Amino acid sequence: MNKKSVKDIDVKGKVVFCRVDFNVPMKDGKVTDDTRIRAALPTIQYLTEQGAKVLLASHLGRPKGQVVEELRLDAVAARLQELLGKTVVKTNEAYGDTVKAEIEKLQNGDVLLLENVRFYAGEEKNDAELAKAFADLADVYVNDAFGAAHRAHASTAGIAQYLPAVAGFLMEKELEVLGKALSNPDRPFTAIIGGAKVKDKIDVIESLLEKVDNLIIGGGLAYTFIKALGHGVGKSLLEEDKIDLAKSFMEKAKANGVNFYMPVDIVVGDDFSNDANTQIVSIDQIPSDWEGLDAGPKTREIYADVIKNSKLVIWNGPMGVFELDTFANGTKAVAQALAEAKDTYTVIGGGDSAAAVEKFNLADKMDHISTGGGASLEFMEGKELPGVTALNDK
Ligand SMILES: Nc1ncnc2c1ncn2[C@@H]1O[C@H](COP(=O)(O)OP(=O)(O)O)[C@@H](O)[C@H]1O
Ligand SMILES: O=C(OP(=O)(O)O)[C@H](O)COP(=O)(O)O
Repeated sequence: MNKKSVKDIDVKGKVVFCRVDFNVPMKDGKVTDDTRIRAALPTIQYLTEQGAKVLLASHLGRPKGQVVEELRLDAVAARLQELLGKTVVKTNEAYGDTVKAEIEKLQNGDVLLLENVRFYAGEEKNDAELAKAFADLADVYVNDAFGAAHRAHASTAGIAQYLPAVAGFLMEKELEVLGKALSNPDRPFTAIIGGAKVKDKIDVIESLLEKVDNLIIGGGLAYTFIKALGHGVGKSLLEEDKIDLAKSFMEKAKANGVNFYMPVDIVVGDDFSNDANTQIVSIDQIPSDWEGLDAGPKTREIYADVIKNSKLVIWNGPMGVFELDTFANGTKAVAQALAEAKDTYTVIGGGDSAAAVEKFNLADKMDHISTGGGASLEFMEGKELPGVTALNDK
């Protein structure tokens, strides 16, 4: 990597503003998967051992510039404190005089977690005033938030203009592993794209169609493609204005000689809950008042077979609503196939895909679990990551 890292600077006694991605899954006010917190520990521990005063900053969810009580970072601070085995001070703001007063009290090696940076409208606008206000708290900026590196926000990019700016260990490792896998991919190379962030992911498919041998579409994304084939999708997730694009992707796959896979059958539910009534239907038989929530058994078999015969697989986005056991089988089948594929290098991207692999106790069977979904996809697209570009060159 041509960017400076924490190892290249002296942080002893300095206040370090360290951007992390603690955008973790939560339920009933508790962190349900702490993968992203654990992934940031090497950098945090290194900084504390070096005698820095560590300010951690993160977003949680998409509060759109307003305070949303459920998106405060207190539960994250509590989990981090358990993992670090030391006190984590938590402030209710992310900059300003109250925060400065708390920083004054820190000793070398102490850790403080700032409030959700997306409570401020300036964060996502990469507002210079907010970036300066963050920079005003610290002497050095460390970006370890690979998962948010594709966002040009005040705490991921803007702040780097005002402070010495370096990468953390997680950022470095992610860029190294993903870069290596993609520079000269082993073939057959398969990409599996699912999840719910249709708008974010659909464009990535276009560039993957230039690189991969097999493309598998699943999860909430699939319904825009099912619609593009002319079928009804009932109450399933649908991005109306991407239907034509989905159609063009299927044509492009054919033209490029890419094997294109999408569900042939799905599990539909009459309710978004574990107690829903379910049916397995082919994709042209989705009842109008039901919702597609998982991949069906035939689809699972086809996907597992493609995985088995691949040398490199990147997987981003669950195949269904895996958080509900009733709709977890499609995601589980893909995770199991990846775990069993011994000669296949498996790269998992995305907070929810990583959480799914954890839930099925298969995390240690994967070669690399990226903490970034959108970020790893944009990296694989060859796009510049603003959170990386903003850092100081070596
Ligand atoms: N058919 C579906 N309908 C609605 N939501 C879905 C469907 N399939 C998957 N999801 C949801 O997608 C979410 C993950 O999407 P996304 O954020 O895009 O993935 P990742 O975090 O892995 O990048 C999960 O919460 C899952 O429940
Ligand atoms: O969870 C994240 O993205 P991901 O689900 O694509 O991995 C990152 O924290 C970025 O969040 P955002 O997509 O709200 O900017």
